[in-house]
Amino acid sequence: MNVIDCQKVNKGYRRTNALEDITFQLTDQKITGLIGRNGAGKTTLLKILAGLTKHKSGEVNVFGKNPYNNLLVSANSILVDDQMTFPDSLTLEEILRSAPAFYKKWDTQLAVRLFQYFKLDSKQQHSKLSKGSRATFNMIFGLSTHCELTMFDEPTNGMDEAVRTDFYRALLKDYIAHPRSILISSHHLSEIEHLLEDILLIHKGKVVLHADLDEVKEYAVAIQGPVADVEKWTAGEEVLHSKRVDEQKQYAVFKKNSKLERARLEGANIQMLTASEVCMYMTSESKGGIDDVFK
Ligand SMILES: Nc1ncnc2c1ncn2[C@@H]1O[C@H](COP(=O)(O)OP(=O)(O)OP(=O)(O)O)[C@@H](O)[C@H]1O
Repeated sequence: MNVIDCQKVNKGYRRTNALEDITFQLTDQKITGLIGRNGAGKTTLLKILAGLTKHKSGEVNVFGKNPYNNLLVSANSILVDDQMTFPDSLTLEEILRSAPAFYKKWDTQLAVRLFQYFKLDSKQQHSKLSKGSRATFNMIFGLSTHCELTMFDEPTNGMDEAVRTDFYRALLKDYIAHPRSILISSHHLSEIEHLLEDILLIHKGKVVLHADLDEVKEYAVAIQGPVADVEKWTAGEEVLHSKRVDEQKQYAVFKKNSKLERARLEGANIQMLTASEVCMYMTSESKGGIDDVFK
């Protein structure tokens, strides 16, 4: 069953087209990375899926329903982000105690264990937490809901490295014990690659790639060799990135194709890329890099 089904979804703000003809489906029980550069439209998309923002046109279905102001969707999904707020009249302990009333699959044991592990102060108010502690609490809350659709928007923003590592491990362990659909946007794809089954790459409000992790890694390769040879091997190909290594050598990233074997036989130095690198090059605005600014 499709947990999410988006067909030609558009969303604009006064001066920006945040999402343009977004079409994709997510089937159940997968961890999907929502990847994109700053301003790509990740937060806008997550807010639409969570029913917090209305899309302008196209069709959005979550559990077969338009999520906007839909009770079924809000009871079965959660968006964890840095905009989460809780009543100031409640302490963290009281927030966790009141959660089962809203989330039928709430896991009290998990919430308490994570809360104790991260040594949060049970008498503290949510609005008074430091940025990192707030992100940690939000993550504990989001994981413990065990919602069928759990979405995280840059969940590790503000967390220190040790907490980030613990968060990824907790997410994976809890997902294995309680499989569900998890959509996670992150600026640190290299950090979360090991968690992901699927990648949804968006750029300037459009879907550029939706594939499983191995397909993403296989999508492009890097090649290095004498300038003339690299130009020959990549002639007529979709070059995603290219840079001069030194006087004689050129480095190029291009979409994998049948010419690769010939290049290999001719002595090209072929390098596999990580999914994070493929996504970075596919959404790069310039073919070169930051070094070009300093030429
Ligand atoms: N409330 C708003 N009013 C006007 N424009 C907005 C609003 N929210 C987002 N935008 C614009 O929509 C586009 C997409 O923004 P969005 O926050 O969805 O991107 P993002 O991929 O989450 O970015 P980042 O990784 O930097 O958080 C941007 O151009 C942004 O300026």
